[in-house]
Amino acid sequence: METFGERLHAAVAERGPLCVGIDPHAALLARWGLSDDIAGLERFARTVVDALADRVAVLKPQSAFFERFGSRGVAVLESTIRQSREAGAIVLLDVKRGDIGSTMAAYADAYLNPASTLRADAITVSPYLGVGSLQPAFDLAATHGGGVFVLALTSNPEGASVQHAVGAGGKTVAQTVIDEISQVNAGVKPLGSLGLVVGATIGDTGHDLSAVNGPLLAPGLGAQGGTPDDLRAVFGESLHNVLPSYSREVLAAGPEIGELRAATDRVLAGVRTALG
Ligand SMILES: O=c1ccn([C@@H]2O[C@H](COP(=O)(O)O)[C@@H](O)[C@H]2O)c(=O)[nH]1
Repeated sequence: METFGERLHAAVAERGPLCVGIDPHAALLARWGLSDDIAGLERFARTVVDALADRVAVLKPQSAFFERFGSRGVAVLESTIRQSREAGAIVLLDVKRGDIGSTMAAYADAYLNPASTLRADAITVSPYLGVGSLQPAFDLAATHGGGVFVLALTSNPEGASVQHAVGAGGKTVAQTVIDEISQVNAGVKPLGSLGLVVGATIGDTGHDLSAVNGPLLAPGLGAQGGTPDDLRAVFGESLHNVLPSYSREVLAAGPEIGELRAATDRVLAGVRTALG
């Protein structure tokens, strides 16, 4: 069985270093001329899948925008994940789960067990109950070739008040998360299956990402103000492992499939230049 790190490495080599988010904001539904209901949600998600799933390395549905519509929204999320994977995209479900270990095991089953209708290739998780509480997700991901992306330095301005706090050992909370994930990925080739989320908006914070040996998801580009030129300051020598992520910047180009593809080509060209 291929690991998630191997699959992601191959997908990026073939399709380029880009993740596009599927974030059906109410404002985007309106901009696309769609109703803010289950029919609008379904049309929006299906259009993005038809436009991009056969060409973008990673698609990242944002669970919140589907959950907003209750069980029928979750059903649309299920079909979005399935259709995206069938068309060849790696699906990273942005669901930011985190709980005590025994409950985390149930979340892991929901999103990383092949028996689940919500099964994705990878999920985002929050480490603020301790990185160790996420072990059930790490274990299930490893068993089934899945990946897990742990929030480390998020793109929102509020994140630093918690993530830059210095603990008893003199390290920041974020550096502790970074170091624990680095240990798991150590020595894995071509890339470990545990990733980190590090926002493109945060600037040079002095955190050391050099030992992560896993994918570094970089949201915050486009709508939140981050640009490809910001990536070097944030990631330094770890640029080669960065997976830039855009949602609204690309989605605002819809609903025409050709326009969505053109916007994707444009942002991909920009990040390729920045990543070198
Ligand atoms: O630190 C983080 C972690 C996750 N996100 C998510 O990424 C997208 C960003 O959307 P844009 O439209 O490109 O701003 C969204 O789903 C966030 O929840 C993040 O922005 N920052």
